[in-house]
Amino acid sequence: MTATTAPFGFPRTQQPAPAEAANEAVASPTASDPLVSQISERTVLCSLMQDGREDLSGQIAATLNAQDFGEEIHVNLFRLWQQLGQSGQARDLAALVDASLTHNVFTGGEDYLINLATNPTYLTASVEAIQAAATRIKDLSVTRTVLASAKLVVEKAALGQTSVEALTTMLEDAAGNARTSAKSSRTGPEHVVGFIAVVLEQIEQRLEGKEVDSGVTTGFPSLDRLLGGYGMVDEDLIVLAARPSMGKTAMEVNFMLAAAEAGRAALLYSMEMRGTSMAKRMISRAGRVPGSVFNSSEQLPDRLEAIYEAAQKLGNQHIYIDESPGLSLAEIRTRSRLFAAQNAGKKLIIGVDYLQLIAAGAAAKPGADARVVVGDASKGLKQLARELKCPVVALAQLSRTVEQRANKRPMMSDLKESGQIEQDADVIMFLYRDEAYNPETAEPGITEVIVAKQREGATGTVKLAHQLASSLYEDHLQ
Ligand SMILES: Nc1ncnc2c1ncn2[C@@H]1O[C@H](COP(=O)(O)OP(=O)(O)OP(=O)(O)O)[C@@H](O)[C@H]1O
Repeated sequence: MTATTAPFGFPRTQQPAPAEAANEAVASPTASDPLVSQISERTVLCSLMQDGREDLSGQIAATLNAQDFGEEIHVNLFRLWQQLGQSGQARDLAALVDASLTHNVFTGGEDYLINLATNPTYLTASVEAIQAAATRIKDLSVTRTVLASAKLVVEKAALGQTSVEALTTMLEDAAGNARTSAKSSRTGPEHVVGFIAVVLEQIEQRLEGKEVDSGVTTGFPSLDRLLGGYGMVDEDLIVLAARPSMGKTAMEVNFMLAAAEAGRAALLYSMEMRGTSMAKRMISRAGRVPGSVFNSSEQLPDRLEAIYEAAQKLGNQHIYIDESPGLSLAEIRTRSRLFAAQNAGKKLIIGVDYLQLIAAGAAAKPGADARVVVGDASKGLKQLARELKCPVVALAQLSRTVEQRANKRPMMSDLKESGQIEQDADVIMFLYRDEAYNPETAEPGITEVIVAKQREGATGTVKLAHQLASSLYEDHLQ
């Protein structure tokens, strides 16, 4: 099979599109390959083209990647389906036919796609059958990889020139790789044109004035602008660091509520504060009600309407709080994966209050160095953001060194004790309130959000007006 590269598309064959309907055996080199299940691949792809199967498609997207398909047409089709989703477009039959023509991607031709989408055998497959088909595709994909790795080891061993140590390492790596890829949609090397196609698609969407769904607002237009216009970007680890009582938790609440308001499912790990305290902060923010009201029988009657209204609004949104203290990184990852599966088809945001507490959980183990564990935590959260394709906003405490300077605005070097955070985070923001140090400040009621690192953008400072008693921040007209 000779492969060429289509403009802005995918490697494709020069073969004509198969004339047969999708329920016939398509004449292809893989038709008789025991490590490729045509039926499973078609069953899954057919289900992805149907309306109302968003939950199922979310599950499939979380476990399969394009390279898991054994048939080249299906590799291209699945990749196109993913890319339409990433650029926020519909991905039904018409959209797939249209996109494969526009981008000159070989997906078997219009007839093949129509037959695939409307074939009764695949169309009537139960949810269980589709899930079983996805599992079969994954199993066969991993088996092919294991086979290829084993062949390589056999070839090397047969030459008698590779050390036993190197051979056993290769075997161990292959086994580890098989174990991890069996459980997730982690991809192997993919041709750059696939990624370029997504970028170009997003550019086209933007030029057409459509929102690109790869980030979510912080709730503050000025901060969104500084963050490149996207707000909190999917797959980014955003670290929000400050000295105690500066407003980190309050800001996290603002970010979570803005994302939930924008339709995301928000999960906040509140390891420091109980769930009820966090819920009060959220009601405070949503209803502009000072926290002190909750404990005042005199003030409550006047504010009841606002509290109930806020409670109802929040209750209708997808906001979840995990109040377990001292979670380990592994627990956070497992719980987050489960949350993603339960909210399949929805975009997510994950908040962690706060980073050093993950370390504390794990550091309690004998022999664990706190700095190393904080580093592991930030690395692990970055991987989680990538895996779940959502922003992860982690709070971090800054040490006292900040206060030994005349200018107490935090700087990157204040994260030095946890140098790994500096490396892993895509965005690092510091909070600073001048009033916390200078009672005579010229800017009372103002919080500076200092963006000290942005992997794909500029650094700078945005000033927000705050009412901390209500966990409320608002854009400040400067
Ligand atoms: N009900 C309230 N009334 C008045 N002020 C409040 C109320 N709740 C919180 N604050 C103030 O808001 C500020 C920010 O608190 P927040 O918990 O968000 O800070 P933080 O940076 O997360 O602190 P820490 O690191 O100690 O958890 C604090 O100065 C706190 O005193």
